Amino acid sequence: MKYASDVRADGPSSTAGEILYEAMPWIKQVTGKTIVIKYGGSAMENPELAAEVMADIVLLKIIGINPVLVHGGGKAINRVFDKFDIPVEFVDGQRVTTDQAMGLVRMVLTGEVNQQLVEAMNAHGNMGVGVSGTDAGVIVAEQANPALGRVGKITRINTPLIEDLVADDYIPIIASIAIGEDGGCYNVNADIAAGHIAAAIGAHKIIFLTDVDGLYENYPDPASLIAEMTLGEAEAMIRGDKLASGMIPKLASCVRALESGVNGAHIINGTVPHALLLELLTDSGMGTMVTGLASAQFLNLSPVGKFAAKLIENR
Ligand SMILES: Nc1ncnc2c1ncn2[C@@H]1O[C@H](COP(=O)(O)OP(=O)(O)O)[C@@H](O)[C@H]1O
Ligand SMILES: CC(=O)N[C@@H](CCC(=O)OP(=O)(O)O)C(=O)O
Repeated sequence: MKYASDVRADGPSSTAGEILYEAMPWIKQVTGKTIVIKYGGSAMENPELAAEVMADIVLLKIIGINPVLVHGGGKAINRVFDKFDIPVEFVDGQRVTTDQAMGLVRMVLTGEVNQQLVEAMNAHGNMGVGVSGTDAGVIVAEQANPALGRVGKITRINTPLIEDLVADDYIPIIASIAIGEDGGCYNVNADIAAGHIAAAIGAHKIIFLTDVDGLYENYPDPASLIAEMTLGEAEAMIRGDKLASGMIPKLASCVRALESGVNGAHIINGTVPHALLLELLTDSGMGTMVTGLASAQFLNLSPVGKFAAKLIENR
């Protein structure tokens, strides 16, 4: 026998109860929906934090959301390039990838980063399935530009493998390597891959986990962090000259997904503990939200109006 006064010294926590209660309308909104989560190499640097992110994704699955994870690993690739004295060079956010370097990119993304994420996720029930974008031709690409070497421009996404895994209650963990239209494989930017996959599988939302609090109009001026922007504003920003390397493919990918019918795109700080849960399941939205065609009309509403509009929109 144990006395309550010994084992529950602090008494019941009404705060915990309130937080769970607050989550209910958000859970209702997203349950049964597919959400593409792009996990960037920049937010993955701390293994404990990465393990927590994988646990949070399992929690989302348990409450009825269908997460599809697409990951990068740019920082891990940089480290291996440094080891082999291969220059790290990006053009508009895309890594110049020689034939020789392609083998290293594939090794790091599919052999190292992908399997680390699978192991961390599967500590919580073996739902994670590692997938290279080449498997079952999930990501198909052709050479983007000879000057970039083996960088792929995505031409097609084959959805059956991903859809089957989701239907069987697995969580696909997809590395951003593409099978070539001409054979071989290509290095594709993981942001761009995530946008294409979200569009092809008709995802409800796409969420980019990165290492900054969102998109800044004038990076890194903290006052210029953008909370919400429309598709049109995002397109104008891509055309302008203010965006630097890492954010160009991210914002372009938001635009692609939204134009294909994805409801919302979010760029959030994946180094904040439980960022995904906060974004999806609480009133405290995070980072930058780019709203799609359907949602743009709601941007001028009051917070209560927005909440109501979102509930109607997502019924
Ligand atoms: N306008 C901007 N707003 C936010 N971050 C920016 C901006 N311009 C450049 N960045 C840089 O983009 C980085 C994130 O992109 P990247 O390193 O490619 O991340 P990930 O690995 O998550 O894809 C940030 O660490 C920041 O230094
Ligand atoms: C063509 C291209 O640039 N491919 C990327 C693939 C990995 C990636 O996108 O990683 P992050 O998400 O961490 O940036 C690269 O080689 O870095």
